[in-house]
Amino acid sequence: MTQITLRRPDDWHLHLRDGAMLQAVTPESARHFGRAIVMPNLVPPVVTGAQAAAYRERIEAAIPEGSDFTPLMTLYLTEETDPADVAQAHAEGLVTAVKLYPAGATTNSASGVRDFDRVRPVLETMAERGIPLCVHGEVTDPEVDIFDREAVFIDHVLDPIRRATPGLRVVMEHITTRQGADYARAGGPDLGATITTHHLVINRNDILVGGIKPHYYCLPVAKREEHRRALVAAATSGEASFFLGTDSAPHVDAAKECGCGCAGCFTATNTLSILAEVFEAQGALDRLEAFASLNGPAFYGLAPNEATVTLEKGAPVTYPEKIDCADGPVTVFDPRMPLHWRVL
Ligand SMILES: NC(=O)N[C@@H](CC(=O)O)C(=O)O
Ligand SMILES: [Zn+2]
Ligand SMILES: [Zn+2]
Repeated sequence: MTQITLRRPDDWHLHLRDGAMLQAVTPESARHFGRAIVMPNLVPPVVTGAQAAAYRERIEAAIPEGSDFTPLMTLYLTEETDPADVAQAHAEGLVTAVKLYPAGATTNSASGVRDFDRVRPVLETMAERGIPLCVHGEVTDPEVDIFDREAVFIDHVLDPIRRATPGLRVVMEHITTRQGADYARAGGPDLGATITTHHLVINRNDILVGGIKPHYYCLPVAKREEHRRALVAAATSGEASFFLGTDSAPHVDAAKECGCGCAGCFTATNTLSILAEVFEAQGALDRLEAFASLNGPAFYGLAPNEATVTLEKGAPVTYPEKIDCADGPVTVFDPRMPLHWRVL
């Protein structure tokens, strides 16, 4: 096979940031993707419907002329979030989902949730109205090893929340473990999981062997090779539980290549070529469309995109090593393998 055509993919977990970074990275996603769930972890975070409306306007102004890329907005859940504001923002079509960050778990999560009982009324409203909760699934307990934080979160936080809130629709964002994939698979139609591009490619050795590689550091941190393989099996299975959320998370190089580097891999630019390579290696190119273009809309109750994209196999694809941002360069994720599938 030298060409494949799929429904235009969507990105169900994306960081577009704000200001100069928003201007720099929005065209990178708009080039290939139809829609994206835009993460609300700005400083300050996007907490209210009014803030989401203002942020959407700033994103729309950064979308290149002629592109029909559509940002789908999220609200950042805090212990002060008003259930009525969430319900109204969703009813107006302004907000697609609500994002739960355990306080301190990741980039810009300081305003996240400490006491999960305090967000119970919001979660109940969301369950009644079918508003999905997107979850960064890691505990922050300093006693828990960073490589175990996802698995512990599933048992100690996520499963109890789901049992206490029947009907709550949950997306486990950026799963990184076999336990995450198994739990998502067993969760039925109210549970989904996004898988990033980079977690299909790197394991923890890629971060640490032969010198520390800040551009492979993201959260949840990449795990052992057996977990990467479990993620590849899940993504390439075609199962409805799994869909693409790149978690493309740009930081300027100065913020990554330093004594306390930020977490996040920037993959918007070359994601589709990488995914085609990964799926082809599994003999699963025919299931790329399910993962990138069909399963996500089905979970969110949306139609797949009408438009298509075609990828063609040939000489290795070139892409920039860095993209320019007025705040400084941003390194594009290096999959450390030649990519042969070019998006036409
Ligand atoms: N994934 C990351 O490593 N970083 C994300 C935050 C997140 O998605 O947890 C970011 O905003 O930079
Ligand atoms: Zn996260
Ligand atoms: Zn993210």
